[in-house]
Amino acid sequence: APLAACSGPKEESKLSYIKDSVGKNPKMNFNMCGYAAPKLETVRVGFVGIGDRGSGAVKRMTFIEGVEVTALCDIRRAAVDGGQKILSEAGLPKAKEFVGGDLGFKELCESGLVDLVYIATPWEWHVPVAIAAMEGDKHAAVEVSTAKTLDECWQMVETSERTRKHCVILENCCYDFFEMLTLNMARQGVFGDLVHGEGAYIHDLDYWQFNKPKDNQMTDGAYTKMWRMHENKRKANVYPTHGLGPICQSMNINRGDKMDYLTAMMSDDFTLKNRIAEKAKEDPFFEQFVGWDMRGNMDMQMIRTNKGRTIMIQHDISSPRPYSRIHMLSGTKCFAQKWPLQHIAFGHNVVDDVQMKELEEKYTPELIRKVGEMAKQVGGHGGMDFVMDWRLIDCLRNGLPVDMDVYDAASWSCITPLSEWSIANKSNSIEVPDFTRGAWETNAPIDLTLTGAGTTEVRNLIKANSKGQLNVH
Ligand SMILES: NC(=O)c1ccc[n+]([C@@H]2O[C@H](COP(=O)([O-])OP(=O)(O)OC[C@H]3O[C@@H](n4cnc5c(N)ncnc54)[C@H](O)[C@@H]3O)[C@@H](O)[C@H]2O)c1
Repeated sequence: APLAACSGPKEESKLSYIKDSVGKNPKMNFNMCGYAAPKLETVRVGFVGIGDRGSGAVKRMTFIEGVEVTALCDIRRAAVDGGQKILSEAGLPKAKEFVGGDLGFKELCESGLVDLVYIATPWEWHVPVAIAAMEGDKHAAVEVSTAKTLDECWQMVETSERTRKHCVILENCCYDFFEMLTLNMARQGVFGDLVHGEGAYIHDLDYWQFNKPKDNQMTDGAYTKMWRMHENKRKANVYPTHGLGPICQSMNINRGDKMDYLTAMMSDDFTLKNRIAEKAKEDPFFEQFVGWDMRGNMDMQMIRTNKGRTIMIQHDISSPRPYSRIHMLSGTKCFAQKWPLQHIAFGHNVVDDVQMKELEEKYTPELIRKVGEMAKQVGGHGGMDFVMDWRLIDCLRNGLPVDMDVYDAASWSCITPLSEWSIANKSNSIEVPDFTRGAWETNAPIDLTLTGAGTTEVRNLIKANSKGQLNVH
């Protein structure tokens, strides 16, 4: 009787196919962690998906030396036209166009025109395009969250190892300024042993989710074909990587430690169904979503690592509250947290502004010293998007291992199916697959805080004005 009164799922072992596939690890073909692909003097980039996010990426790439945007692909003509406009405004040549149905990307991936396929489609197309890119002998860089299922995670890993092509997860939040500072502090031992980390994606997306898409515009702040509303049906953390990525990097996950198992929980939906009903009264377009069984507002995961650390992740895109990715790191010597109020503390002592400046002077990584100011000028979430793109291109041009490899893409993304299973099974725990198949114990930590200064310049589109400040022209 007490159990019957619970409002959560009543059947155990729902979605058993997820649990069943956790232990099925294909044999490792080649370890892509730390793998340096042959240098590319010029990186020819092809974009697939040029909506809101993809168009920003095209623009950012026009500022980076050694990049040629050679191909643009989207299912919508307006998106490709918009991409061409960005190139012509930057004084760059037109790219070859691939405008067709959903599978138009195949031709791009088979062409000899590009070295890197940059993927910013809705989630369902991420892995199909990434696989086609690697099979076509090209590196893939994939927006977040990269994969939707465990099968997709393993497909990425298997294909990257076999083809020796990078499959990079474009987790821009790893390159934000405070995240980079704390990563370097973690590398230099300032935190002592890291014990616990917290991350989140808490972002009220009401404006974007209920914005009706207009197919004839490159981007209008709406999700093409309302794709994100469709993803809202899934009772899982569908967007785990913004919070998780920076914590994993600080904890050397896949490079010295590994996520061992997780448990997840989700609230009911208290807002989405009501908002849909409200919108449907204003506009019949929204009637198609009335009565849908939506994901709950808040979901969270608790993850334990093999080295005994803990991580907590939260995800809420439908509650009226301020933005937060938390980004909290708690160690035996130091504590840092970015949201709601950014601070660093040693024991009970929260550092003051002067001490904070000293920490920044000492621990700001070379990468940020080199491109941080320019990144702020170019923009993209305050600059972090540009730091990420610049670093990716610099690694490819100099034959350096990438910071966020296929094992990161798989292990950060797999939180979606794992949380889905745990939520459906009263928060029972589930193992996190070892995508590195044991190599995590010996893989070296990424060295981006050391060698991140790189050699790639930012195009002369950015010039210093008379006051020495940088201007974007
Ligand atoms: N890292 C970040 O901060 C961040 C921010 C926003 C979005 N994103 C991610 O970027 C991706 C795109 O999101 P968005 O907001 O730009 O959505 P969007 O709807 O604005 O853009 C998606 C684009 O992909 C195109 N598309 C759809 N199917 C395609 C296919 N089969 N082949 C080629 N093109 C196709 C659409 O026509 C559209 O132009 C998502 O993965 C999202 O999670 C990341």
